[in-house]
Amino acid sequence: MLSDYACLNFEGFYSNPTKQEKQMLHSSTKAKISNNPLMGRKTVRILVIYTGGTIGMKQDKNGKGYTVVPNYFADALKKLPMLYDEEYVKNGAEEIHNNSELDLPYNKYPQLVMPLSKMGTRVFYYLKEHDPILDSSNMSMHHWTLIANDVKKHYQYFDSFVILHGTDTMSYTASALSYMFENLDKTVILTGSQIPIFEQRNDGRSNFVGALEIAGHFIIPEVTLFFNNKLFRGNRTQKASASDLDAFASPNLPPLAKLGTEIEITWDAVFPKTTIMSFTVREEMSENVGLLRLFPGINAKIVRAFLSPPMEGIVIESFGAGNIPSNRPDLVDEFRKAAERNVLILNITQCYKGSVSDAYAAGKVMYDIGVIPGYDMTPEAALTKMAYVLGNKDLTYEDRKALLSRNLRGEMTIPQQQRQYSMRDGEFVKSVAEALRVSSLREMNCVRRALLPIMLTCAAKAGDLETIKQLISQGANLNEPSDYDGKTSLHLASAEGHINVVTELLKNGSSVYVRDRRGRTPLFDAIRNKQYKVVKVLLSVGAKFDHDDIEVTRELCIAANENDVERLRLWNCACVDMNQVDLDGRTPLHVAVLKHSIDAIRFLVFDVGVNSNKKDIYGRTPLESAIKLNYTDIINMLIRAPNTKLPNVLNERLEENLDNIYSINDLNHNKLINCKMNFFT
Ligand SMILES: NC(=O)C[C@H](N)C(=O)O
Repeated sequence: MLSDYACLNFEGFYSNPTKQEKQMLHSSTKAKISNNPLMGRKTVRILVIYTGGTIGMKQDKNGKGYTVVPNYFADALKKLPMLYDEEYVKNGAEEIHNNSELDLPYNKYPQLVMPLSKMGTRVFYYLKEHDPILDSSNMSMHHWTLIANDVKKHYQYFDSFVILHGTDTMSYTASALSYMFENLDKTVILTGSQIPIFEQRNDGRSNFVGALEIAGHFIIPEVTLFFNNKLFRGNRTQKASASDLDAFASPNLPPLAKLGTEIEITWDAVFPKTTIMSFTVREEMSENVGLLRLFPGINAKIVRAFLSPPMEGIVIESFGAGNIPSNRPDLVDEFRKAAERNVLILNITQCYKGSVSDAYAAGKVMYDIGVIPGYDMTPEAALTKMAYVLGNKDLTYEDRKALLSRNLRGEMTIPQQQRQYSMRDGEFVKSVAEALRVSSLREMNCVRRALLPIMLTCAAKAGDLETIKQLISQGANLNEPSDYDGKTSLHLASAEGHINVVTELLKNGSSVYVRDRRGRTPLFDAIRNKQYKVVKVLLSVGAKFDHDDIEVTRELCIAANENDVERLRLWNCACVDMNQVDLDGRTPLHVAVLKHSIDAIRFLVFDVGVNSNKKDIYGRTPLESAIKLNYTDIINMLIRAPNTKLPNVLNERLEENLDNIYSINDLNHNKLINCKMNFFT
């Protein structure tokens, strides 16, 4: 069977699908694919970081209970058909992404491939197993750093990330990672299970498959946690049951997505990226933090001991809406003294649900001494936020307090920030709503959802910054494709070169990874339309191409064909591999030679330094094609290229011209270069 790419024709459809693929593609036309920003992808690459946990555990033979077992998980997964398409791999698909010519960090990880999805996507996942794998109860902050660095190291090579983790401390890790990942713009999902995946009855399979399915089809640029068919914001979760399969809860925020017969994503609830800075990891976390759960009659001496050095920051779990016993001056005094020593204190409620407020005098006393309200944060989110804020040694005490008070990653709801949608939505939406006799907020939201994406793309195309700003303030989902081609507002503004609109969109959460129906990103459209400034901005926020993107290869060959150096230069700036080959094994240099595109050849050979010795599927290098076509100007150019190997036919002609005085092997290098240079002049 040909490779996956060889099966694709230029419209991006399978020209020679297998019977199974035909069936799947047929059903995919019926499947609900709206709101699917990765929908143009035929293949998606996910890194699975396996840290341990019950999901991969086995019963210990000596009766010690479930234990982690290293180095068997990947092979064992290959026996599960919902997680591994053996048939597809047998037919040679495994080579697709294993580009051994390139030294990619994931080449050595086991590669697995899922069956074709309902939406027509092939998910390839690579399993990176931690050494050692752990029961999550044995994890520490150091392990959060290891996971964070794994994502950082592989960020540019993968579309999304799934982290397999024990459930016991999964909410801590998810919360910590949510802060450590700054300017995250890819999907990161933690999952695990209550019963090992290889037991007959288990929850591991549906959790793992569900996480891969979401990560393979949607860009939800947050650290999330997937369990029992629900996708939660990670820093809102708590492990709620030691034995139920519905083990996690998110008491103060409904799930971001639910998996039923359809995948239902609440896009309005997804926390958008709000800067144009590119992804970074802040790995330092302070260990000098603690959680203090108040109880009636708590001893002030014990509190003093708890607050003494090296303690740098604590989270108080107070009563009800944030109350402490205000009739206990000894206790309040301990908190005051600690605050005066610059110990940071966050106040959250010990209630399962709800938020702290200053409604009661018993709570107000806390804020008077400098305690920071943590509103509806979970203990896990509050503690890890404290560790994160204290880990940044460049910050002052005041900076830290300011950071703790802000909603950084959607971890808390600040009362005045609660968004109220009202009938005061934009004039156009309002008049449509009136014409339709909309009478409820629910109906109003339906009208908004139908109209905003279309209005966004129109404004983006026209470069209408003011309208864009208004639509953003009305809660428009920037990553929702609105036209038939699946283009988002960022695609259109990029193609048109509206730099201000592009910047505004990026600042408000537009993803540079969204793909249109053909798999093209905004960067692709910007390069295609030679929008230099936009290309620069998109590159600066981390937009990149896969090394094996067939659409890019085609574009390179088209630019070479058209002798369009300007466009070739832009592709080169975007760090694409200028040696990649089309379906005939031809590099852009081959194409430029065949089309006699002199400027393109000069650029590729002397400015980029491409490999001029690659052979196409007919076994010809660019130089051999030039000789065949008798393009002497090109031959002259190519033989000057520092790395060009002379083909035998040229060596023979060269020898003849040297009057057989020297044999080629005897010539010193300079003489050979001189001869080469003068040969066809
Ligand atoms: N279900 C689980 O994964 C529990 C296990 N003890 C862990 O956290 O690693």
